[in-house]
Amino acid sequence: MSETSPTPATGLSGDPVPGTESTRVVMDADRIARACARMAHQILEANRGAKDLMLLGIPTRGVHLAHRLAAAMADVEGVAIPTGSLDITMYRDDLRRQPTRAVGHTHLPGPIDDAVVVLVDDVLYSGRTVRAALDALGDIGRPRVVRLAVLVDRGHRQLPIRADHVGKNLPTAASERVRVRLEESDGVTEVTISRPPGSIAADSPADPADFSEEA
Ligand SMILES: O=P(O)(O)OC[C@H]1O[C@H](OP(=O)(O)OP(=O)(O)O)[C@H](O)[C@@H]1O
Ligand SMILES: O=c1cc[nH]c(=O)[nH]1
Repeated sequence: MSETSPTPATGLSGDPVPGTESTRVVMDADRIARACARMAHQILEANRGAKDLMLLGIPTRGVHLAHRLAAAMADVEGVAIPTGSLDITMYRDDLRRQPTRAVGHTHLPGPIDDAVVVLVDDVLYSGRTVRAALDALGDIGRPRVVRLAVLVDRGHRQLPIRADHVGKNLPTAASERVRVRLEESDGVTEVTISRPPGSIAADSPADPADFSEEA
């Protein structure tokens, strides 16, 4: 597919209808599969194999992505990589503002002490979810190393957090919204970017160094 497939609400002229959200697909299922395969190789290379690796996905879509990465890594290494989930709900820093969140599920496939834990999430934005994940992990044990793999890094960090493995660096405006949908939870696999009515496209990223192009 082309990099971007514009799918805005359009009038008869083909121009976006004023006052409507414009959405385009930035990754389709094939691109997402290729990004996962590439990240799986990178994780194995960085770790010099599968030894001590554990993948922990952040619910919801991070868990599905962790299983996709594990499957791709099993294809390469011929071994099952322990894969689980890490709920971060009670560690969020906006709990007081939004106290009514459903608590997710933590499943550890083994002891995390001395493991090389790879946290997996779908989108990296402010970094607050990952900060919460690190706090959650710290209450469980002491991994030897913690790394971060995300499908999309859209920039605009509010904390000093960087991903080790990125499927796609996607420059965005702060007003835009990136949505990852996966077959496992959404019935379709794609990444879209939506621009609210009246806003302009990608404004200046918070940290231009975040946007070295991956693929
Ligand atoms: O870097 P951050 O600013 O923390 O944003 C990234 C997080 O935002 C989304 O989760 P969200 O809390 O929107 O819930 P969801 O997983 O239900 O979509 C996404 O799944 C990431 O976990
Ligand atoms: O655009 C965004 C920002 C945070 N989390 C998302 O999933 N998308």
